[in-house]
Amino acid sequence: MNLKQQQYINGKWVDANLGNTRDIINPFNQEVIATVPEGDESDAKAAIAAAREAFDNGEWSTTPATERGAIVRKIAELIERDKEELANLESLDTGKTVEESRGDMDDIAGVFRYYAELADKDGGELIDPPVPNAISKVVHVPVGVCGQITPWNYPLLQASWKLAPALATGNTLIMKPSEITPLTTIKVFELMEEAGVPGGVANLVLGSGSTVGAELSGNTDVDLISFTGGIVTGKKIMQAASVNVKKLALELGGKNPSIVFADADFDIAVDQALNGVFFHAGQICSAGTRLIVEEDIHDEFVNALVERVKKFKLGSGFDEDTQMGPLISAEHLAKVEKYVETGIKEGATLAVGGSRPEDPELQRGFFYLPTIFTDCTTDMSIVQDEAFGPVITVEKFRTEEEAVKIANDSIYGLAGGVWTNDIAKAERCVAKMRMGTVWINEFNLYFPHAPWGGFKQSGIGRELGRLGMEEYTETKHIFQNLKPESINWF
Ligand SMILES: NC(=O)c1ccc[n+]([C@@H]2O[C@H](COP(=O)([O-])OP(=O)(O)OC[C@H]3O[C@@H](n4cnc5c(N)ncnc54)[C@H](O)[C@@H]3O)[C@@H](O)[C@H]2O)c1
Ligand SMILES: C[N+](C)(C)CC=O
Repeated sequence: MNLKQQQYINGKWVDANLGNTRDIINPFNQEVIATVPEGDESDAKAAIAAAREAFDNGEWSTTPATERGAIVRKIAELIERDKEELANLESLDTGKTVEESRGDMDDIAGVFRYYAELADKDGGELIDPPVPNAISKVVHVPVGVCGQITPWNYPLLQASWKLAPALATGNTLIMKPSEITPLTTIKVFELMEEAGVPGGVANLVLGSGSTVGAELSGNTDVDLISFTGGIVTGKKIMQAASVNVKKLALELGGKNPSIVFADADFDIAVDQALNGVFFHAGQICSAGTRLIVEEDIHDEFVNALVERVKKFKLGSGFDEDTQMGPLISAEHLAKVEKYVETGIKEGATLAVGGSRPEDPELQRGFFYLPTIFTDCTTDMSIVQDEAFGPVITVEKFRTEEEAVKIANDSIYGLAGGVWTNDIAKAERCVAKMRMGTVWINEFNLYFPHAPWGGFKQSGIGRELGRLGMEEYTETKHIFQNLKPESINWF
């Protein structure tokens, strides 16, 4: 299988301006699954010009919100129609199990539906002004031309969190997916065309971050940049975006603590701790990679984790019994291997894993064994740095205060969890935990209605929920004097 794909600029499917291409690799066996255009700054500039023209001519931004909502709803329907094809493509491209990709597609359709429903619900607000004979109203208008940059771990899901609210609110956009996982995003642009998104409104440019991504971030015709990815890239984008003081939304990494109290439901906490980290081989921004376990149950808890981990089935995302697929690339595998070496050097105890699997069937894929480190302390770099792989660090605590202190000791603040049957204790912890999402007796659950984003260096702004829509609007106050008179000051 080698799919031929194109970019979508100004309503046309096009190759890269310079004719360059990139092979897309299946991380399970390193086979080439597609060849896509490798755009550069010139492709990005063409797409920005198209989006600028489409915004400035006002046709899309002045289309009644109900009509825009109907188009966004149609996109949801088309995703549901083509769910199986999209799920297969996502699994080929990322290595995740098809079951997981099917779940992603349901979530993605749900996001388009959610923003379709919200599209025409904002009629503005009338203010009672402190002066007579006047009308004062507040309206929300589209920001303009939006640059959108997404990562490889949840390619289409992260794209949907940006595309749906941007379209619903009347913006025009240029999307740049991760250069290594563009396939489902390309397919969704076909569906957006089929749903009736006008040419020039939504543009797709393929290529690397240092060329296409940098152009989107630094180009003064782009009014907003919405980025999901790593912290180092996020800082570069923030700097580049300052050129014209773009509106900025950053969804960055996490090093997410999960506090397990001795009074938690033991079996559920073990099960969810495993799911919180090893789902998608730990390549999740909100993975619960920092387990903080109460001393009384620590040893028993770790033993239970280790026994379960030994039975994990690694394999192709297309095999029904596979529980964990490969990592995304050779480069990422090397990064995870280095991280584990660091953990050993820092004195953490390797309880299980810590190497590539020996199974001959897995040698062509970028597999890494699920790994658990114990005897970890907060000052270790493996406890502070994002591994973005199947690795848990376990720390011990004695008191509630100590648990919260350990949980907050991070530059990140994306998500965290508390496991206990004492609800008052859970609430006390949650009140002090500095993260954008905190789960009680749950981990890694998200849905379109609730905002998602980070405290501290996990990001700026929010996606999903009403706040995720507001990111794509500017607030305008309109004041009308119904009885103008001279002031006679000068
Ligand atoms: N907070 C969230 O919701 C969330 C969700 C998913 C992933 N993430 C984070 O994403 C990271 C993993 O994804 P990744 O490895 O693809 O991240 P990355 O930062 O390497 O790349 C993300 C995107 O940025 C582009 N890019 C790279 N350099 C750029 C530059 N100089 N200018 C503009 N764009 C540039 C890439 O091409 C890619 O499209 C992890 O840190 C993870 O935590 C966060
Ligand atoms: C935001 N989420 C959890 C869908 C993917 C993070 O990598």
